[in-house]
Amino acid sequence: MGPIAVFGAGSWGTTFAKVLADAGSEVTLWARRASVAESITTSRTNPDYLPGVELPATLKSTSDPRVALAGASAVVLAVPSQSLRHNLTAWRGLIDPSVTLISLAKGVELGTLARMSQVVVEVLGVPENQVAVVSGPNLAKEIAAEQPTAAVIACTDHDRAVRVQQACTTGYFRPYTITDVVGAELGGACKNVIALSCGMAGGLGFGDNTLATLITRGLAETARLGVALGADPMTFAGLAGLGDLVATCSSPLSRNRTFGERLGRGETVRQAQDAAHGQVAEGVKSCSSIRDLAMRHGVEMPITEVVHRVCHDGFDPREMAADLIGRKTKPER
Ligand SMILES: NC(=O)c1ccc[n+]([C@@H]2O[C@H](COP(=O)([O-])OP(=O)(O)OC[C@H]3O[C@@H](n4cnc5c(N)ncnc54)[C@H](O)[C@@H]3O)[C@@H](O)[C@H]2O)c1
Ligand SMILES: O=P(O)(O)OC[C@H](O)CO
Repeated sequence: MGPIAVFGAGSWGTTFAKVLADAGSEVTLWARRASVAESITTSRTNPDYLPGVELPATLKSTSDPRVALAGASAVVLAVPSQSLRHNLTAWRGLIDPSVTLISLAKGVELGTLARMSQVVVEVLGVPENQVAVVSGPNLAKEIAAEQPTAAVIACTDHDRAVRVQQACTTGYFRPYTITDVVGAELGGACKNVIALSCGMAGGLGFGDNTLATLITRGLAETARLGVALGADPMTFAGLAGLGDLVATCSSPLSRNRTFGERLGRGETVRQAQDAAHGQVAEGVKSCSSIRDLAMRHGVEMPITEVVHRVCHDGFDPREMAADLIGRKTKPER
């Protein structure tokens, strides 16, 4: 794979750019703010998002999309889900129609209920086999510290997935390939919502049984939605399903879990948002689009429903347990 442009210099965009550069790829990282690009170029740091992490000397950075895209054979999209369409529309005329598009975002678009790869296909007019998705238990700060982890590269074109895999394999980052893009994207989007519920449970003082119950039943409702949308159920037992769910629901590094914890401790959505300092907790918006997607397909997602009500309808997290536990009893499957 030739030069790679990474769009979005937040926690994950910067970290994934480092992974690609460490794997030997030629990488240019586009930052929205010129000061961030300047800092990466001159001091090899991104103090706003990855304080204390030294970035590779080979990593270039710019705030000019044309410079980032010059000669690029692949474009990595690392902006928040709800702004992807807007950003892509602005960059559309600049992106070579033959490049590989690599989506890092974990969300479902509000209103259209589109997955991120569907937004890419729609806005850029490229075939779906040109879009790859990276997902898995990938907390940016741990990977930036070169702690070992695995991920999946999902693309309906297996050979393209292998090329992306080769471009990002390092001594600390081990990507596997799969062809189930639907499953990879839904696993990544839904686990943010389940992590909010786990955070709320933690904030309310509940322990590990509650955590494990939410993780397991969260996986069940995610898989139910996935199967309804054509995903391979086995994807949810893999890195983009269980792997990401466990990491996000358990880690204090997760923005979604932390956000939920604040709500569980009694903070308002506004207070939790202010405390996030502009860092995106995707589940706060995706809980609504995923709930709508589930309703459209007649799929029951009770945890997602409750998270939506807490985040958007003023429902008190203290009522969450009674609401979920008090539902009509039924078989596990
Ligand atoms: N941080 C992680 O550990 C991690 C891991 C895997 C996947 N992800 C996913 O990657 C995506 C990006 O997450 P992140 O952690 O880098 O987020 P972040 O909040 O750290 O950074 C977001 C980046 O996008 C930019 N941005 C924000 N709004 C924008 C807009 N309207 N237009 C253009 N740029 C905008 C910000 O300036 C910033 O550079 C999310 O979908 C997230 O779920 C994150
Ligand atoms: O910090 P979060 O909650 O956005 O989660 C980060 C990653 O998606 C974990 O894989």
